[in-house]
Amino acid sequence: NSGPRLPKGLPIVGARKGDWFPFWQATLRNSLDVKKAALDGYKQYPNQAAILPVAGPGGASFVVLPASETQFITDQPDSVLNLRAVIIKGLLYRYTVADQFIISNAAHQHVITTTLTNQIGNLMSALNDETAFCFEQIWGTDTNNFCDVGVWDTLGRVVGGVTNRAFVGLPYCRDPTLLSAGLNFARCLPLSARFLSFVWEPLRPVASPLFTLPNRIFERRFINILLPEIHRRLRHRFDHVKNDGKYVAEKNDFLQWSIEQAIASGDPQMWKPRTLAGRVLLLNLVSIHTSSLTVTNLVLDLISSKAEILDELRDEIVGILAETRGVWTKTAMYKMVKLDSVFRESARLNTLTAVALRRVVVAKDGVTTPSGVHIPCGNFCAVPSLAVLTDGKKYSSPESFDPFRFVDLRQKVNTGERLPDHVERARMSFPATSNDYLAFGNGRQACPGRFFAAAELKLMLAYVLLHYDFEMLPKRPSDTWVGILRIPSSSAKIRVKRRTRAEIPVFRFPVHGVDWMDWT
Ligand code: HEM
Repeated sequence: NSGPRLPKGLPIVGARKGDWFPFWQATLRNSLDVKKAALDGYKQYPNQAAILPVAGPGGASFVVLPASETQFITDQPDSVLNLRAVIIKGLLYRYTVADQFIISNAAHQHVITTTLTNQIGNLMSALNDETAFCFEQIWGTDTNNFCDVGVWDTLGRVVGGVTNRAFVGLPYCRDPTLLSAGLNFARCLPLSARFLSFVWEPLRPVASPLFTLPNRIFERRFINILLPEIHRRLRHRFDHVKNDGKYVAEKNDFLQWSIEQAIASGDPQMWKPRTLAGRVLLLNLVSIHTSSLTVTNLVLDLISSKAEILDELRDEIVGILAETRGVWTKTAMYKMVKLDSVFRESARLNTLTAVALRRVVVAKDGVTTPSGVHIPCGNFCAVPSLAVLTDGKKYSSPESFDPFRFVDLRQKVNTGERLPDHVERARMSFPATSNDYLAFGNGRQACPGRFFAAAELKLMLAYVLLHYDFEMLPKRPSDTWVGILRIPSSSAKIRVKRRTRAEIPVFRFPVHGVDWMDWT
């Protein structure tokens, strides 16, 4: 192991008695079957830290703390245990991203936590509109015949379009060149980083222009498409600001909020058009894969379960939208507890990584865990999320997809008082994090985009349930693991048929104030 010095005396998951090179042999075994390694480690070392070496995407020599110390990791500030350092190191951002300013200055996170999350209610109508547009284009509108659609590929494209509606608005979210540049950047960057990681470190600056060429091409393409729009918005912003400093923006999207944030910062570097465009691209990278994987897993879970479950979901959606006359609101979405539960359950069962709360120890003197293990600076630590999420003591029948598991659990919450009950139930909603539910991480560094992701994906699922019929699958296509990542079958296809006008409760383009029941 050429990385930082690992803590001494910890067991190595995957090493066996009689191994000549326990660390390397364990790395090989773990990398070939990371799921088994993660589950074995949890079983063998339930109350102590152990080293889990894994090669491949997302891999490292993790110091995996026992599940009982999840709260300890959750509580550490990013000056001690740092998530961004994991991503920067893992994806070799130093070489794979052109503008280092956006790497060192993560202002986009603040915009997500504050403005994007607050604007979800206002964005719903636009997101729904984009969802309808994308599915009509990608899944088609043939009401006579079932057709095959690739799940991962088509849902990924829909997620790209809908997400960018919130990031850059119309017409850019419908520009095929921009969307494919964003998607290809997200696909190529991890590969470039992977290849580059095999190059001896001192040679990386020389090798990187070649190894990162594909993602640099997509990066330039994406940024160049946005530049004229950013110049236009900046000009408008400076020309139309009132004497009291107020400005009424024409647009309500991530790009516009980033412009406002940049100007408020007073730092001209922040409003350089290339920097602003680079932030949008970086956000495409962190959001589109995770969201696409999540919705792909859920669609595969649902289509390989029972048709009655789809009907139950449809009934809930139609019933609640009837109360709001077809208008999607945050409250309406909040009431759809079955819709929420299927997402939480699928994300539980198909957790995207074998370990979670991945952090790099950045404190110079390292960190000492509650059980007394000292982890020197530079090491990776994590907790066993896959094992916890499928632990029979925490979730009954943990290996089965129980779509309404969290509806049932919510119903059991009864503390006798309304407010605590309400809070306790909200803790079981899809984006709520806890030590036993780490799909979005936990604590101060938890995914800032999770509320947006949850809303966007629920709109998408509701849309397809109401507008398409599905042929159920006899068996769920199996996943594969690469490095520590779980990947649903990329070739899985499902058969879908557009419902006829008469079969669709008219939610196609819900317009505020228009009674959907009158639309025929
Ligand atoms: C269902 C979809 C998503 C999943 C499962 C997901 C999951 C995660 C996880 C597990 C983390 C690490 C948290 C931790 O270790 O405590 C994370 C970080 C992050 N997520 Fe998400 N995420 C999703 C969607 C999104 C979206 C839509 C956005 C943006 C709007 C976003 C933005 C981020 C950012 C900025 C970070 C911090 C990483 C960084 O600094 O680059 N995520 N996400």
